[in-house]
Amino acid sequence: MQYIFSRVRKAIEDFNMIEDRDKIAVGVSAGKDSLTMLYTLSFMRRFYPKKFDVVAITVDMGFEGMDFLPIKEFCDKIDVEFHLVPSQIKQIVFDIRKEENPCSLCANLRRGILNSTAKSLGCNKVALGHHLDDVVETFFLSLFYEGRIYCFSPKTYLDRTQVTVIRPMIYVKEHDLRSAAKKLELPVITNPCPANGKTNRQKMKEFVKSLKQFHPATKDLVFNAIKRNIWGLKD
Ligand SMILES: Nc1ncnc2c1ncn2[C@@H]1O[C@H](COP(=O)(O)OP(=O)(O)OP(=O)(O)O)[C@@H](O)[C@H]1O
Repeated sequence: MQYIFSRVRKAIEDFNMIEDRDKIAVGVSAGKDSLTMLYTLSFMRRFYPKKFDVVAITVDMGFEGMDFLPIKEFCDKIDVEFHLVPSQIKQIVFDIRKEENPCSLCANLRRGILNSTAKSLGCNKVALGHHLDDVVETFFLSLFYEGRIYCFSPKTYLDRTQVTVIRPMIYVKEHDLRSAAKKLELPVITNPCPANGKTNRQKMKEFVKSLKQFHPATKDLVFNAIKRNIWGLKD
C-alpha cells in the first residue's frame, strides 16, 4: 500500500488537489478503483499535513440485485460516512431510451447526481477513481472517436455546482489497484452493467495493451506526454 499512498500523495501535490478544511465526497461505484481510493484517502486524512474530511457517496444506478450493505459496513469500519443515493439511471438509459451507446448519457446522469449530492452534504470537492490506464485510454478514445487531442483534467472546478472534481489516482496503474484491492480484501461488487466489457473504452484498453509489442513503455510514454503537453506539468 505504501507505493499507492506515495503515488496518490505525489498526484495530490503536483496538482494541488487538497487544501486545508476540504470536505471530499468520494464517488464509490463499489469497484476496485473507487474502493481503493476511498481506503487511501480515509487513511491519508489522519496524517496528511492539510486537514480534510471524507464522505462516501454511491449512486445506485437501479440495477437489480445490487447489495450495498458490504460497502456500508466497510465505511463504518474505516470511519467514513456513507450515502447511498437511489436513481433511475438504468431505467432511463436502457429501458426508456434504449441507448445504443449508453456510456456517455449514463456517466452524465451519474455525475449530475454525484455532484449535487456532494454539494448538498457540504462537500467542496468530489474525488473520482480514474487511474493511469484510464488517462491513456481516454486520450486514445478522444483521438480516435472525436479527432481531438484531449484528456480529462486532474482537477476541475465546476461553476454550476461550485464543486471541484479531483482525480487522485491518476498516477496509479490499474494493475496495482487490482492487487491492492485483493490484498485489502475490499468488498468489490462486479459491475452489472450490460455494456460492461463491450464499450469503445474496452477496445482502447486492448489497443493500448497491443502497443506493448512495438515499444514496452508506450503507456508510460503516452502518459508522460499527456502530463506535459495537455496538463502542462513541468518535469
Ligand atoms: N455509481 C457510482 N456512484 C458513485 N461514484 C461513481 C459511480 N460510478 C462511478 N463512480 C465514480 O466515477 C469514477 C469513474 O467511473 P468508471 O465507471 O470509469 O469507474 P471504474 O473504472 O469502473 O472504476 P471502479 O473500479 O471504481 O468502478 C469511479 O472510479 C468512481 O469514483
